[in-house]
Order: sequence, then structure tokens, then C-alpha cells
Amino acid sequence: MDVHDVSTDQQFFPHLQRQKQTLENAKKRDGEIPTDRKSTQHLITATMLSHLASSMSTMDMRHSLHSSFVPPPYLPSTTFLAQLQPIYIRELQLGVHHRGRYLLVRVLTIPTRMTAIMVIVEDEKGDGSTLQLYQQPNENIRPTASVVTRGDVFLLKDPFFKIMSDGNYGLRVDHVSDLIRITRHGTYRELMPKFWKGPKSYKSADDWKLQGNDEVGREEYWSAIESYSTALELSTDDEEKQIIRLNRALAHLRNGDFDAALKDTKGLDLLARTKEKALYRMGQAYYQLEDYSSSKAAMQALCDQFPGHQGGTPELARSTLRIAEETTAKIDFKRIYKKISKLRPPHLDHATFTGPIVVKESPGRGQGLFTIREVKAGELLLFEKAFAHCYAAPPEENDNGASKTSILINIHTNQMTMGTQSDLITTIVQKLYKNPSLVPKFQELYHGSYQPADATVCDDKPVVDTFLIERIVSHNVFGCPTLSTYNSLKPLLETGKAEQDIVNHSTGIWLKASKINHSCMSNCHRSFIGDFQIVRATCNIPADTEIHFCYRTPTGDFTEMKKELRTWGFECKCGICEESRTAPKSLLKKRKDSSMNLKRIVANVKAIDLQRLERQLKVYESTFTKSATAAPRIHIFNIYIQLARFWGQAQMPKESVAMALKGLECLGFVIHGAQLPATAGKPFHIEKWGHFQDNVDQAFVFLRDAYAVFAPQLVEKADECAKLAYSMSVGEDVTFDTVYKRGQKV
Ligand SMILES: C[S@@+](CC[C@H](N)C(=O)[O-])C[C@H]1O[C@@H](n2cnc3c(N)ncnc32)[C@H](O)[C@@H]1O
Repeated sequence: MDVHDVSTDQQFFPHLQRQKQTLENAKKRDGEIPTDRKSTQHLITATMLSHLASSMSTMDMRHSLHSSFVPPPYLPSTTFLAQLQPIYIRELQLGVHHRGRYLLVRVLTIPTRMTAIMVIVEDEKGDGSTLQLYQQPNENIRPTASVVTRGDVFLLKDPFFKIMSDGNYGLRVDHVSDLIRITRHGTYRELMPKFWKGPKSYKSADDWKLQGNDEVGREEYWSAIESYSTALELSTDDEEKQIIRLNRALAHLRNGDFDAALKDTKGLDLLARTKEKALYRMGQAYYQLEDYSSSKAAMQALCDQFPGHQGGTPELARSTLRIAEETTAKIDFKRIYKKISKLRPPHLDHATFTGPIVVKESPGRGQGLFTIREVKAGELLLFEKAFAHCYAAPPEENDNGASKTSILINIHTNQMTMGTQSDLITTIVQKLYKNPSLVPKFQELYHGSYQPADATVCDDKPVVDTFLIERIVSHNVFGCPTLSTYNSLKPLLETGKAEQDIVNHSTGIWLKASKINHSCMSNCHRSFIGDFQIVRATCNIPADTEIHFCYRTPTGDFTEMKKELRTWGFECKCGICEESRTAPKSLLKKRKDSSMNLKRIVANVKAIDLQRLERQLKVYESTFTKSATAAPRIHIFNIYIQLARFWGQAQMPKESVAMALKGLECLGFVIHGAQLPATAGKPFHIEKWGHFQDNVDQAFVFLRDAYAVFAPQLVEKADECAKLAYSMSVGEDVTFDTVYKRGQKV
């Protein structure tokens, strides 16, 4: 939703076509065992030369374009290792996933990172191949060389061999769970061929533990985890084992493996020797998994039993605050704004608040979100932390002002999106691989007809399906600005360009908000602050009613909207779409012509022919077969707003009010007692809130300012409505008075 879709952009179309052609050509050789594989030495030399060339390159790297291709999906391996049979590179067939097999390889080169991490590997028979590893942690999280480097040994489950984009042959691993690292001392060490084993180590459990401690000190948590694990295997002393587990819990915590950290602390919280640190680490792990009640319980026990513990009290206060936030709609937006201006990535330490809504079946639409009681216009329905969020830093925030443009190209679905979507997939893959307890709630998200693997655990390790995650992201992702404040709305207000035209390259997944189905005639509106999504009601909603928002900016045209929504696989049946679908063709043509005329008339802002404009607006409105409450005239609201501003500036408040009200009426608002001259005894009253657009607040501000002179008794009501509409737009109303100061022209 609101992601930057470039599927029909001519600039990127050739990328998609080229990749499709490459795939078509490769398909012709599916099943073939190539006889012209390059020698291992040749592959190594070619890789070294390419390293050299890229290190000497003088290319301007300040503007780079990265494209990631989603290949045809395939399932991850779910076969137990003990049931897999070995295979060798010389037996591999092109385009085949060698199900039921495993391939052992040793890395011969240092890695390079493009979209994938690439190395040259050899098998036990000395045959070589390129190995491409996808979905590995980003460089800023874990250095590439710590993921894979010369001398490392890996086992590939169900190995996939293919023709790569440069025409050479290679092994490709898309599912992180299909790759198993084999070390001299770790699990599966018996699988390591003798001649690949280095000299036997005579280190004791204590030596490994100390090595782990050093690695934690160097922030190499992934290595520390391996060292502590080896120490645990070697140790025969129960007390020593407890300390090692405690230390490993810390390494897990810092590595983002919160499930494993919890597992390591379990039981240790009951032993006198380990209790203090175990409770602290347990509380931190629960906190990161957003289980604030369990975190609070652990921190409370820590504070009760070890009152002198330095971290306990602030952590207890933190989890207590999060629990309060989960149940209260009062959010300190001013504090959040202060924090977020300096916070990069803009990920807030705050809990999700879920308002009066619940997930239920929505006939014909899968699941949806429904109100559990009557809701008032402007009420907060959701303030939700992203499950995963990838921030697209603007060039000025990057070193040397470098800008990176990424496009994700799905050859299978012909979809191309620009932004951080590819990073988002990797982030989620890593998050779930490290924290399998989160898999069930993520997998509940809509994934179309994709059939995931039947197992989520194999050999006690999580199975993570990259293509399921890709499908879920594709259906549920939101493109988002860092702030939906007045500043990000400014271009909209100044140029009249819709919000979606302001490109949202940051992306995220919100589990609850993703359950909201689409309607062009929405009854709620989303906005963003950092990694939080805010959803507010835009009208009064009865109890047990489904809430909807727009996945794409409504076009008002059924056929166009069908195209816009094609990736979600449904047609919108809202009042606007139905009116456009059923209206006579001649009327639709007249509407289109009239719309073009209107555009032409308002294009010359400085010399608008007002009479012509008003005539044309009447023509446009006459082309509708239903009332504005049933089919809002979404395209002309902004024109009325322009007119209201014009008359306001010309000191003609009565005309300004008439135009602002006309605009609101076009959106389906039913308002009483708002016209000038005001009628005594007829109060300002909104009978029905209409279709919401971002600058509805401005219409009310025009009313408020005009009333100041001619109907002061209506000022407060108009101000209240403006404030409410403003909060629907940007999520909060604390900045309203600064943005729309009284007495200052909008
Ligand atoms: C982001 S999900 C919304 C939640 C989803 N209904 C579920 O069960 O999890 C998007 C998918 O919901 C369905 N959907 C959303 N709005 C719809 C609508 N107005 N009519 C029919 N299906 C809709 C489509 O299958 C779409 O691909």
C-alpha cells in the first residue's frame, strides 16, 4: 500500500524483460548436467580479477541502482538431515532442486556482496562452483566475512544448481534454513571430511568460554554463540554449564536471538548463583519480543530480590510504561516528535495500542477488522508498532551524500517496486529465523494462493520460507513517510499533488493494520510516525462494522482502479467504483472531458476564469447518477478548496464559506447551520462525515476564519472540526494550533 510501484515504468521494463529472457533461455537446459564447467582454479582467478577490478574502479558511487530479482518460488528443505543423501557438484543438473540430497562445500575465496553474498566453493572431489547466498544479514548488522569466508565449510540441503546471470553455473540458496555451517567442533562435525578438518583443538570448556567472552567484548556475537556452544558440549561441570548458558544468553540478546536468550535463561532464574543476571537477561529478552507483562514480572522479581541492581529499576519502569501504553489511547506526541527528529532509524520505544477493533471474517474478503462498539469520528483505532520496518535514509543523511535506489523485480508476478522492500524481506527472514516464536502471527498475514512448506521446524531448527515472506510482504507492505506531519503534507497543500505522489521508499509490515481491507470509500485513515502506524476513524462508525481504508488513491474510475488493485487480486465494489462501473458510457465520456476542462482552467492559477470554472463544475457534477453521499465527487474537492482560499484572500468570507461547504458536500458531508449569514437557533452540526481527503481540515479552517467576523458563535465548532480532521490526516492534533494559527491565512 503506497509503495512506489514502477511495474509500468518504461525505464525499468527492459530489466524485467531481459531477466525473463535469461530465464527462458536457461529453462531450455533444465535437467542437463553441464560438461563445460570451468575448473576450480579458473573460477578462483576470475573472482580475484573481478575483486581487483572493482577495488580499482573510479566509478561515481554516490548514486547507485540496486536491482533484486525474485526468482520462481521453491520450497525450503524440510527433510531431516539424517534422511538426506550426499551429492557432488559433477552430478548436479541445471535448474533442478536436488530434493533429498545434501552437498558439502568448502569456501575457497573471500566473499563479495552484491544483492547476494558470493564465494567460490569446492566439494570433496575438488570440483568448484560459485555459491550465491541470499537473505543473509545486512553488512551493518553482521560483516559479510563473518557470514562466510575462505576455509568455511557448509552443508547445502536440497541444493539448487542453475545458470547464473553471467552465463556461468552456480549454486543458489534463497532459504537461510537450507544452509548449515559445519565447524570442527560444532553440531554435525562428524560430517566434515577428514582432509578439510584443521588440526584438532585441545581447548577446554573454560578456554572456549573465555574465547566467547573475548568475542562478546569485540561485539562478534555470532562467533561468541558458537564458542559458548562448544564450551557447553565439552563441559562436564553443572555450575560451569550454568555460567556458560548465562553468558550465551547475553550473546544471543545482543545478536537479536531473543527466543534463544530466553531458552538459555530458563531455570537459571531459580539458582542463587545465576539468578540476578538470568532475571535481567530474561526480562530484556521478553521486552524485545514485546511481551511486556513477562518482562515486567522478571524485572519486578529482580528488583525485589536484588534491590541494588542498577538496570532493574529503569527496566521495570520501562516495561510498566509499555503495559500502560497498550491500554491507553493517550499518546504523548510532543515527546515522540522530540525524539524522532534525532532517531535513526526512526524506531520508537513505545507499545502498540489497539482500540475498539477486532479481527473477524469478512465474507468474500478473507479476514478484516471490525469495530466492537460505536466509534466517533477522529477516534484512535490503532497506534501500531511495525513488525518490521526499513528506513530509506535521504542522501543528506548518508556518508558523502550517497543515494541508493533499490528496485525489487518479481519475474513471476511482473511486479516492480522501488524502495526498501527487498531489505524488508531480508529483515523479516532474519527476524523469524532468529525468533521462530514470531512465525505463527506473521504467517497469519494474507498470502494469496501461495502454499507454504508443511513444517516450520526441522532438526530442531526453524524452517524459514523466503518466498512465503516475499508473498506476504507483497500483499501487506506499506510504503511510509517518516512523519505524516504538516511538513510532509506541505507539497500536497502547495502543489495539490496527492499524498501517494510523495514517494515512500521506507517500508514496513504492521500485523493488525494489514487486516484492514480496501474501499475507496474508506471510514478510517492511516498516517505514520517513524515505525508506528496510526489509524483513526474518519466518520462515526456503528458497532460491529468493518473498517476500510484505501490501498491506492481512489481514481474515481472503476477500470483504472481495477488496474491499481491488480496485485491484490480483487475489484473494489464501493459506491464510487460501482457508480463509475454502471454509469452510461456517454456520461462517463462527458465527465472525463469536463475533468480535462477543469484541469485546464485551474492550471493558470493566477488568472482563473471564475465564471467558466463554476460553469464547468456544474457540468462535471451533472454527470453523476448518484448523490454525493453515495458516490463522492473526489476530484473536485480541491478545486472548491482553491476557490475558498481565493475568496478568503479577496476578503469575501461569505463566498469563501460557500465554496468550502460546496467542497465538503462533494465529498458527501452533510452539514447543517454552517452557511453565512448564520441563522439564529440553527446550530452548526455535522450530520454525516463524508469521504476523507487530506485537506478536509483546510475546508474547516476556512470556515473558522470566515466565521471570526460574521458568525463568532460558530468559530469554536468549526475549529473543533478542523482539529479533528487534522488529527485524521496526521495522526495527532497537538501540532494543530501551530500549523493553523487563528487569524493567520492558510
Ligand atoms: C492486506 S490483505 C487484507 C487482509 C486480508 N483480507 C486477510 O484476510 O488477511 C489484502 C487482501 O485482502 C483482500 N481484500 C482486501 N480488500 C478487499 C476488497 N475490498 N474486496 C475483496 N477482497 C479484498 C484481497 O485478497 C487482498 O489481496
